[in-house]
Formats: sequence, C-alpha cells, structure tokens
Amino acid sequence: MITRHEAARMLFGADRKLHRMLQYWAGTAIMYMIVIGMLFGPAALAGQPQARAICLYVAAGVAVFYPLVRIGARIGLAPTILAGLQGIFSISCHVWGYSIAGPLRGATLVGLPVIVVFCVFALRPRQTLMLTAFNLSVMGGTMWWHAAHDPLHFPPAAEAVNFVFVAVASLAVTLLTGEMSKLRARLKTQKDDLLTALDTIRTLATIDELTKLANRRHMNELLAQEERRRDAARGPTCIAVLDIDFFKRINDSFGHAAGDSVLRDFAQATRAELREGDALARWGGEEFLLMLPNTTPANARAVLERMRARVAALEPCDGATERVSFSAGLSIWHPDEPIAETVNRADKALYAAKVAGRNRVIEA
Ligand SMILES: Nc1nc2c(ncn2[C@@H]2O[C@H](COP(=O)(O)OP(=O)(O)OP(=O)(O)O)[C@@H](O)[C@H]2O)c(=O)[nH]1
Repeated sequence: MITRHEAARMLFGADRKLHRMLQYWAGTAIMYMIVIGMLFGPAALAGQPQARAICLYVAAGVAVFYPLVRIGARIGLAPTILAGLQGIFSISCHVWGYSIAGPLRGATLVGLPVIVVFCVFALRPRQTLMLTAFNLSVMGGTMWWHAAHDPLHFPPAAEAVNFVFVAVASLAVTLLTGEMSKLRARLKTQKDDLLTALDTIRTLATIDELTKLANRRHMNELLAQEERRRDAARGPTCIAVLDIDFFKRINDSFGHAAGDSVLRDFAQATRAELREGDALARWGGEEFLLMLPNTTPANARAVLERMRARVAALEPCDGATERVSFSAGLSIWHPDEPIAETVNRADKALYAAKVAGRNRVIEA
C-alpha cells in the first residue's frame, strides 16, 4: 500500500523547489474549487451554459498547469514565466467570473489581491507591480465596459466604488508583498553569508593553514572516530608519527620562509601516497601523524618507504646540498588499547629512529 509520504512524493516530486511550487499549485486549485464551486457550481449543475463553461475553463486551466510546472522545472523554465502565466490565467477567471456572477460578483473581487500573494515568491517587486497594473486595467476595463453597456445590472457608481476598493486593496497588498520580497532577499543574502562563514570556520577548524593537511584537532577527532568504530572484522589500523630531520638547520640556514616551503612540499609529497580513508595531519611544528585504517604493518611500512622516496626526490632549498628526509615511528593499534597509547608508542619509536641515525622507519 502507498504511504502518505510516498503519495505526496509522487504528486509533488522529490525536489524541494518543485515540491513548493506544486504545493502552491495545489493551494490555488483548492481555492478555485471553493470559489468557483460556490459561485457557479449550482448553476452549472442546473445546466446553465455560462456557468458550465467557466467551471470547465477553470478545471482545464488548473489541470494544464500541473504538468506545466513539472515540465517547466525539468527544462529549467524560469519560475517567473510560470507565475506570470498563472497570474494571467487567474485574472482571466476573475474577469469572466465578475461578468457572469450576477449579484454575487463582488466576491470575485476579493480574489484579485490574492493573485498577487500567490505570485510573490516567484516574481520580483517590479514584476508584481506590473501584474497588479495589468490586473487593475483588465478589471477596470471590464467594469467600465459593463457599466457603459449594461448600466441596469452594472450601475456606474457602484462599479466605480468597487473599482476603487479593489485598486486600494491590490496596491496595498502589492506594496506589502514587495516589502516581504525585499526582506526575503535580504534574509537569503544573510543566509548565504552565514553559510560561507560557517564553511570558512569549518575549514579553519579542521585544516592546517600552511600545509593544507588536517590539523591536530581534526586528527584527534578522526582518531576518536576510529576508536569508536573499533571493528574486529576489519584489518588492523596502523599509526605513524613522522618528523622531518634536522628541520631547525633548514630554518636557521635558509630562513623561516624556506622552512615553510619545505613543510608545504613535504605535505604535498606525502599526501600523494594516501588512499581514501587514510589520514595525514600536521601534528605539531615539523611533526606529522599518519593513520592507515585496514592496513597491515608490512603495508604501512611500504607506504612510509614510498613516502620517504618521494620526500628524498624533493628539490633541496636554494643553496642547500642536503636533501630533505624524515624519520618515522610506526605502531599497530591493538583494539584493547586506547588509541592515544598507540600514538605514544609510535612517538617512542620515532625517538628511537632519530637516535638510530634518522631517515628511517622503526616499528614499535
Ligand atoms: N619554518 C617553520 N618552522 C617551524 C614551524 N613549526 C616549527 N618549526 C621549527 O621546527 C624546528 C624543529 O626543531 P627540532 O625540534 O630541534 O627538530 P629538528 O631540527 O628537526 O631535529 P630532529 O627532529 O632531531 O631531526 C624548530 O626550529 C621550530 O622553530 C613552522 O610552521 N614553520
């Protein structure tokens, strides 16, 4: 059986924008049904041709707009065009209804300002004003024509008063909805600005500015995530701490800017060896933390050796003869051990690699 949610999805589509447009369509369809049904339903049922014709016209119009909205969304038809067409259709219904509703015609005038309200989300304030001007000129022309040709049923004084009322109401609604549109546009700009700011904050909170690798805070989150995911069925997780050798010498001999450049090149070279799911972060000054999930120590060592080869191939800084190298301590995470302890062991292994002469990987 189809659930309510599935039925709504079938009728209004999955896309949020289309969903909203079709909801508006449904809103107007219900409004037409109520207004036209009340004004002309009984007469149409009694076989009165004018009443039947307007009921059919409205039903056909409503039916045509449903596929038009759906197709329009697919082919990228501007919502302005659709809203304009629906506005014009609605005006024609009102004018026709006004002409044939007899003493009940005043009721159709109430609907005129409502047209503007329904179009406000798709039209810009100037377009809404144009629609209102069109609306009032067509309705005003109709009233004038009837008053001139059938003053008995359309007394000129009453028509003039009706027109003034509908014009005042329509203009007031237009101005108000115009203000609403401006407010919406301002809110949208503010929302976009906030999203951009949020994006920047997120980047600043997770990325190291110099190397563009994950920063220490983000790496801690990834480690905690890995710890929570602890899954015996998966392969082991390896952790390595990498440290550039004699980095202070680079700084001291060639300046801080050269040191920064080495850090950037180092990050780019080592990152090139990562698979999806691996993580490399700047852990501190010239120290980096590598997490390789689902990787055996032998494979982790192979990754580190490839990184070492890439780093060794980097051009030394201007004036330097020695190439950049790094030392690393590697440890495997035992699932019964806190992951921070695995990092500690890798750190100790790194120290051992430094003591043993640097430019090497030592396993904890
Ligand atoms: N250029 C630059 N240098 C940094 C940055 N962060 C830390 N450093 C420097 O990195 C150097 C690290 O020096 P040490 O801890 O003595 O290590 P090392 O010279 O690499 O010696 P070993 O690790 O024992 O091989 C210090 O001089 C820090 O000032 C940075 O962002 N940019």
